Amino acid sequence: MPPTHESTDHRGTPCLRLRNEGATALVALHGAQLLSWIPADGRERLFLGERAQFTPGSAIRGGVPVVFPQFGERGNLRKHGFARLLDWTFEGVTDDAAIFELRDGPDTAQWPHAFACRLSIGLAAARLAVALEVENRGAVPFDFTAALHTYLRVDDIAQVSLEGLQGCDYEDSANGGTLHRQHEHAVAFDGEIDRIYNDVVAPLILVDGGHRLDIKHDGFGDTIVWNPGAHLAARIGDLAPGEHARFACVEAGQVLAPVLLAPGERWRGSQALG
Ligand SMILES: O=P(O)(O)OC[C@H]1O[C@@H](O)[C@H](O)[C@@H](O)[C@@H]1O
Repeated sequence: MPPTHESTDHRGTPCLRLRNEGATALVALHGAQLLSWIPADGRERLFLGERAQFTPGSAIRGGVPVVFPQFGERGNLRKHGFARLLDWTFEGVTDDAAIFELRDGPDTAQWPHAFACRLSIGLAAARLAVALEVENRGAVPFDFTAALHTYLRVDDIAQVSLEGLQGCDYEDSANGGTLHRQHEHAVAFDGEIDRIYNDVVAPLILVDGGHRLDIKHDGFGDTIVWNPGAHLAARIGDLAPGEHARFACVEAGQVLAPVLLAPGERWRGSQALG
């Protein structure tokens, strides 16, 4: 079923509220950024920082920022690219999702390519599906990296573990990009963790005390796992004291092998939570 939608705002930022099968989601046009996802059981699943900035040109701390066309500082653009800094257009709903679009224009001139990004957000009673599609609308090929930078709300990061990555190799961004293999059954969050896992095939399970969340990726080759830990969090201006303990970022990304798109070609990656 298509979600119903109504315009609203959150701290002055224009948003769309989506509803379907008793679940709701709140999406800011700024970045097409999901700010809230409440399944039919009534429990919020996304983290949104108390000090999150809702100002043009800034990134919003929390929800599901869209990272495009550059992940992190792997290029000349601003960290994590411009998609999370710009207003997207709401295009309407399909049979099962709300669609948002960002196209090249004066605000994306620092990346001189003709493109269209479409973000689709599908909502059911206990499931959220987010998909990013990128189209090359120009006459020359381009490459990009991208991610759905999902901030999952947790009760206490010290009690959280992430299962499904055993045997996967990862680049440890918190330790100079060194390469490692995940030997443990689950990832624990004790201090800063900033890893890019590749070739992840199994569905992941985030265990948060008594709660479990299944995470599935399709099209994205990498999974980024991030939490700043208490020490680094104290230097992040838009995180309130102690807030690092309220989220675990499990991001669907295409980072280690950039996507090369020929003119007219499209790429799609998705993340499903539930
Ligand atoms: O503070 P930002 O720009 O939103 O980035 C947050 C984090 O995003 C993660 O995806 C990166 O792996 C981290 O290195 C980074 O610190």
